[in-house]
Amino acid sequence: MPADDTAPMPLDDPAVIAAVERWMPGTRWYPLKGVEAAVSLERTWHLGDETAILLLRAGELLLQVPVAWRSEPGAAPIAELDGRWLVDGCADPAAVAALLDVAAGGRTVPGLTGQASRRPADGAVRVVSGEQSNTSIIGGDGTWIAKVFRVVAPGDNPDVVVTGALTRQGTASVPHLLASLSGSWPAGAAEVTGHLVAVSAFVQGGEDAWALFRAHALATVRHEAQRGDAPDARALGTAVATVHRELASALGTAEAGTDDTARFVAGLEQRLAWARDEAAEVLQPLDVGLSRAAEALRALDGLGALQQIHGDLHLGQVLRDRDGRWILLDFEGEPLRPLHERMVREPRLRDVVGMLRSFDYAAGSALQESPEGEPSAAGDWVVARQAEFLEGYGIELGAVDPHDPVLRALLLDKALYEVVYELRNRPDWLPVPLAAVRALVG
Ligand SMILES: Nc1ncnc2c1ncn2[C@@H]1O[C@H](COP(=O)(O)OP(=O)(O)O)[C@@H](O)[C@H]1O
Ligand SMILES: O=P(O)(O)O[C@H]1O[C@H](CO)[C@@H](O[C@H]2O[C@H](CO)[C@@H](O)[C@H](O)[C@H]2O)[C@H](O)[C@H]1O
Repeated sequence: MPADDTAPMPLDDPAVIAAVERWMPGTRWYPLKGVEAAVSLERTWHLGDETAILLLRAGELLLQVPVAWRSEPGAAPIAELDGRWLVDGCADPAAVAALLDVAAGGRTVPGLTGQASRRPADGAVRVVSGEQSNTSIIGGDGTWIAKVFRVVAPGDNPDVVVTGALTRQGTASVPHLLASLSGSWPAGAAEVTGHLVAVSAFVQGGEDAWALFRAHALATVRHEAQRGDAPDARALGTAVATVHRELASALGTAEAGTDDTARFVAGLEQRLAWARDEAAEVLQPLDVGLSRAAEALRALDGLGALQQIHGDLHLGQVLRDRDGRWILLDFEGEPLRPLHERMVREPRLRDVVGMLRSFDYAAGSALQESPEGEPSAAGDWVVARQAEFLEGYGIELGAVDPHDPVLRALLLDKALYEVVYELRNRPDWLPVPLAAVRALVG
């Protein structure tokens, strides 16, 4: 029988996959920039309305790409094929509505499962533009935000499970989870399941803590007289401690035993080795100091209580709401860490360190923008914000010793992670974490 010329090309046609493969490296979220990775189709979920979610294997990663056929290029075209537009489903209102229908149980798609307290409202959609490893879509006239996880893995995504637990607990400083979507795909002879999308309440009028603190750091290094008081790092410390308390009560705690300490130290050693390997070209000059740091890890002890933490806490994960309260976002953990490692109980200090590093980043990035600025003013600014943060944290959960060896080891661990993250994603930012590594091992 002759082929039907008028039938639209299926969304899992090799020409579609090839177009997506060409488009992905130019997106902010693509995690394999600069790496040669073969791309192949693992599974397609057809949602109807000429919309599908493609699950692509790229190197060792599984990537989620919602796509749709449209007659117009729309806000985010991928390619024009056979006179029609292949578009990024995240920026297409009908494709987003289809995703929400499935999440809320209003549309059944084999291999997809939704969970929702109610169907998030329809309306205009807007993709968040920013420094993101995933893609977030604001919709329902600014009432919800849907996060499409770009790197997908079998198992629970903490952004769904941890945010879900805090939502059930009624935690005030976290946006509540409204819905989620998970998918199943074949893995050898078995089927595995992983989360694809999380929909949360949108914090309207929220101000980004990164922007607030960085603006103040910039004004400080430039000695601007009108800079006013710094944002309230003390209250931020208290908010983080409160969320830690809520996480402990929702998901439990355990006193670290010798096995936990051994696992923790092994994790730090592995990460140190991983970073030295991944960022050899920039870390080699620090070989002696890094080897000394690796030795010192073996003496670590006294982890204290372990619990579920945020896992990737930094200023970009915090908003100040209209009432001036600090709200913590994104409990997904570090995007470069395997998913199964992200729901392991950890010392709370890991999150504390995330924030301490972030104040350093704010000042470092201010100096990058304003190289004529004064480095000592930047240094003083960081010390002051870190001290305020620790003080606020201590009010709620007890004093933190800035010289605690566990804290120092975690600071190095985070800075090394950042070196790899920046090399892969934003090489211009590399000097910021590299200076921290140098200071910590020097
Ligand atoms: N519930 C929310 N309310 C308001 N803005 C949000 C909310 N969740 C995320 N955002 C905005 O979207 C950005 C990215 O979200 P995030 O969950 O951190 O994604 P990623 O893991 O990809 O970095 C945040 O920095 C924030 O500006
Ligand atoms: O927000 P994500 O979960 O995607 O986290 C990743 O990207 C962050 C950058 O957007 C990165 O954070 C690093 O840069 C921040 C400034 O942009 C800085 O405040 C953080 O302290 C620094 O770690 C994060 O490490 C990465 O996992």
